[in-house]
Amino acid sequence: MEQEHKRRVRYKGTHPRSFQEKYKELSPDQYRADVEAIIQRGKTPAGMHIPIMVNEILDVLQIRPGQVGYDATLGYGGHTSKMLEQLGGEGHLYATDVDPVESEKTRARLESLGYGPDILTIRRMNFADLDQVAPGVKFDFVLADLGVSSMQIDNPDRGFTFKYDGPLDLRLDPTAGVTAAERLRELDEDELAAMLSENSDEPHAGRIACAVMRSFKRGGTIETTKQLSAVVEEALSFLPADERREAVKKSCQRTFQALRIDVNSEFEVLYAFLEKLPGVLKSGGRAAVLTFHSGEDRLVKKAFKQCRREGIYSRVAEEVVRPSAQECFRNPRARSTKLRWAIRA
Ligand SMILES: C[S@@+](CC[C@H](N)C(=O)[O-])C[C@H]1O[C@@H](n2cnc3c(N)ncnc32)[C@H](O)[C@@H]1O
Repeated sequence: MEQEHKRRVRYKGTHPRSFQEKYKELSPDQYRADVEAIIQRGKTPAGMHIPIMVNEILDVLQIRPGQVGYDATLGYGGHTSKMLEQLGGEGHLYATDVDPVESEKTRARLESLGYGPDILTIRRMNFADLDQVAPGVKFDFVLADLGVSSMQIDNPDRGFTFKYDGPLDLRLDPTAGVTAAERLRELDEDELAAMLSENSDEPHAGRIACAVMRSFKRGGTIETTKQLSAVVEEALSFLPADERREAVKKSCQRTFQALRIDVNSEFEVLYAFLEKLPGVLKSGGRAAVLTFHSGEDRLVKKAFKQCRREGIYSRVAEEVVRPSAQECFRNPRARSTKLRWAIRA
């Protein structure tokens, strides 16, 4: 029987358009030089995450061989592998992530680098349960690099970005909880407006909430990232044309962020993490937290300062530490990062 001729998937050479077409970036081990060239151009290759403020974090944590640590947010394992290097083969590192898809890939990658269960324990857990990660063990150092990884943001199937069309999901763990699309259908107008303003300080929260409800009343659906960004655009149609484009982009960023915070209960889990943190640190143990928006930073700052006043921490960051201009140039995703640290009394 004659074989049906299948055309090859069209691939735009140096400018692949969709995430799936970026097969070189998605196989960095095979295409090392191409991936390096993308990083040099200040971009994050698809399927990868560039760790932020590595040197500043290592300065704070002062990791020594033989110590026991905890990386609350494994992600691509960039910080994890740097911390493992500091351990020099002695001691142990625990790491958690809620994302089943990416953490399995990271486990395999780190194992291929020689970091097996003898030195690294990876658990699929929420960092809100940090007291259950290694019961009975107290840590010399703890790192939390909050938020989402580049792999999660860039994959349109996860629905974290309005730049590409995809399902409006936004769950860090796509096997649990409700999607952002379901959440939008559950909320009434006032609740949605309050959520946008509390989670992201969205200045047009009321108008966006009103436009979402209007769209539902007209029988419209908001199931995809592009459908939601179209509604945000409609809500801001009152703005003068020359201001609109930038304003829509910013409001979309804040709206997606607010929804992500909501569906993943990000403030609640961060609060639980900060409350339990002193209880899992050894005396003299060090903690570092990277945040990416003012809501997160406010919580960390308040918790660290209060524990300092109560004598639970002997020292905390008086001022927030920011990435260098050089790092922000090399990796624009570092721009909004703030680092805070604390040392257990
Ligand atoms: C910014 S990335 C971490 C990147 C990582 N430091 C690296 O160098 O590759 C944040 C990661 O934390 C995970 N995460 C976010 N909230 C979490 C939570 N409450 N518990 C566990 N993991 C969480 C996300 O799934 C994501 O993989």
